[in-house]
Amino acid sequence: MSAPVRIAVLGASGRMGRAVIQAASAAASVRVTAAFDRAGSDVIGADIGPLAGLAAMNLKVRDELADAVDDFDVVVDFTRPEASLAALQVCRSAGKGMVIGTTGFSVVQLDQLAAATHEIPIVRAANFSVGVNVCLKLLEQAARALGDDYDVEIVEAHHRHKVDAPSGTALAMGETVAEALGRELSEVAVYGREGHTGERERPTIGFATVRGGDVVGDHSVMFLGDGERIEIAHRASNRLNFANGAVRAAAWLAGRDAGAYGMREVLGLG
Ligand SMILES: NC(=O)C1=CN([C@@H]2O[C@H](COP(=O)(O)OP(=O)(O)OC[C@H]3O[C@@H](n4cnc5c(N)ncnc54)[C@H](OP(=O)(O)O)[C@@H]3O)[C@@H](O)[C@H]2O)C=CC1
Ligand SMILES: O=C(O)C1=N[C@H](C(=O)O)C[C@H](O)C1
Repeated sequence: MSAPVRIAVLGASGRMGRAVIQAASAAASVRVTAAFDRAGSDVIGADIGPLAGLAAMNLKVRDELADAVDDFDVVVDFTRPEASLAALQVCRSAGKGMVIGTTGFSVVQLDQLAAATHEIPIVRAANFSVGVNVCLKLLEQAARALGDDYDVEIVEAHHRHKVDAPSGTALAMGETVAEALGRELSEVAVYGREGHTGERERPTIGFATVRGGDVVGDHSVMFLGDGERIEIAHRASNRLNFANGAVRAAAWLAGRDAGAYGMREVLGLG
């Protein structure tokens, strides 16, 4: 068996950072060899084991990725876009791969990520759960089969701490459906409705966002026709399913050529 892939966890004290540490410590394919958080954070210097609810691991949270490039093979990033892009520069210079789960990137920021995939391998996914990625395949098939006669509406719900909307997953679902229907999401997306909206325009894809409590992540795509409604939904009940997917992606990514990859490639979904 090959040596475990050494991963650096960004945002180690965050909800996902802690889940990634838990998932990695249960996996033989990877080992957490470096962990980082925001400079000035209370957790700098803390052992990552207790931080993630585990026994001591004798590995301390640091604040400067650039000082640690010899200590890891792949970065696993669940933070905020500005932190992801700062890490991207370090990974480009050091020739390290990245697994990026952060959402909420602007179009300009997405272009920067895309440019970097000519130099380093990056797996980026708005959602690393196997279930959501299977839903994306189902959505593609459903949209192709149902065609233009059904109205598409996407509803997502998340915990009260989430800062971006609609969720990255909802946008990925919208993009998948739009592409299958030959539409450009940026031209047909409607983000919320209020007031006298007029009748629904046929090609639009509507998004609705719910925020509150501790909802881990619910997504539902509705195809609304005359006399029937098809709904493809996913409900996450813990974050380990995202973290396990990210760990799987990190193990898959090590040693790959530069390029833009997604969970479709990692899971072999074609
Ligand atoms: N792709 C997927 O499968 C999933 C993606 N996500 C996405 O992952 C991201 C993180 O989510 P979650 O873990 O819930 O968020 P949290 O707020 O719990 O964690 C974010 C972590 O990143 C750190 N951080 C934030 N900004 C910076 C910065 N500028 N520099 C360095 N560190 C920073 C935070 O530190 P501090 O607390 O000090 O701010 C914190 O440790 C979100 O974009 C979310 O949408 C979430 C779940 C699954
Ligand atoms: O912020 C979260 O929590 C989540 N974010 C991702 C998204 O924006 O789609 C994935 C998951 O739904 C949880």
